Amino acid sequence: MSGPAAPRARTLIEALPWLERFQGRTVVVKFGGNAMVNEELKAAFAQDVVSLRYAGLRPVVVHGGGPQISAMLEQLALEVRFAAGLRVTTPAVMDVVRMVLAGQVQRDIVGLINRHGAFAVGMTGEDARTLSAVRRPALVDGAEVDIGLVGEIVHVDPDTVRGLLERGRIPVISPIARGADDDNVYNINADLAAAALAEALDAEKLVMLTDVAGLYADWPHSTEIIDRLTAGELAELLPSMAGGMVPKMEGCLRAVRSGVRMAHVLDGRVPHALVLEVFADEHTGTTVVPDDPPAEEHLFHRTGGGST
Ligand SMILES: Nc1ncnc2c1ncn2[C@@H]1O[C@H](COP(=O)(O)OP(=O)(O)O)[C@@H](O)[C@H]1O
Ligand SMILES: CC(=O)N[C@@H](CCC(=O)OP(=O)(O)O)C(=O)O
Repeated sequence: MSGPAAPRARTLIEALPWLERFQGRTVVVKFGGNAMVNEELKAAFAQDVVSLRYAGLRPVVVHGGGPQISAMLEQLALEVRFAAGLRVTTPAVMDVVRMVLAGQVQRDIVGLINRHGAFAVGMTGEDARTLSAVRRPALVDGAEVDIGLVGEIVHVDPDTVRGLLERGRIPVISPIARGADDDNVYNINADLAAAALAEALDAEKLVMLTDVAGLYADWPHSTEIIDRLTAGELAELLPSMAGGMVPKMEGCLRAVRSGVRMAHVLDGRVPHALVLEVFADEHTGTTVVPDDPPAEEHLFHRTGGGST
């Protein structure tokens, strides 16, 4: 190919195998609070999600908002405390979590997506009992520590989300659950909520957008990224991980072990990281695959494009 339009044509043609492969498939995208660093990035993310929808995929957005919750707690002079990467959630903190996630962060994302058409519908895991959870203590140095209203998802009812997808909508889901056996409302880590939804929706892909370039092999000493690993390799590494990467990689592992074909951790600070991941030959960040990926997956491994 030559001439001034050649690079653009090549980009479009390169996307063809991916467009074919992903038609009608569900992709769960976790948009981390740390990746929402400015308005331009948030707007680019919304454009990407709408592009996936127009290309025939079924995107589902699960959003975080940890830094936004912490900022509001500080404004209200309430304590910001984490144990093993999970927020210590008193009833007063839970009110703020619900207010910030469902009333602020989710509304922002819905608004940005709907600039492009009547697509986004916001909901929390409480709606139609989509997510049900039980109280989850944190494990600190091998001991269980009570961290209040933090939940572990024990049941996902994907019916409402499926209904929205069938009508061409883009669900935008806040990581809040109803108690499975009480009337509490639980705070759920957004990575784990995204993984549970990906599993229940039988998603093709789980994509986590965060504020680092992927999983660093020797964090925080080096910035060398692990570009690809199998579920078994990840399970071996998990006990040595720390901080926000723990729920993220736990979520990726859970997803690929329960039928999701690939999970990715990408740098959400790169504009349009999402479309670049789904439609391009070049993958960035970290990709987790099942131990025994289906045969056709090899066609799309890094060399990509389905033509190799
Ligand atoms: N091995 C690792 N590789 C990359 N980041 C790591 C690693 N271990 C811990 N982290 C931390 O995890 C953070 C990402 O998780 P988190 O702050 O929860 O983001 P998000 O809001 O996107 O969920 C990184 O900014 C980094 O500080
Ligand atoms: C239990 C727990 O820790 N919940 C998280 C929910 C938001 C979240 O996970 O947001 P990020 O993805 O931006 O970190 C919290 O309260 O911060």
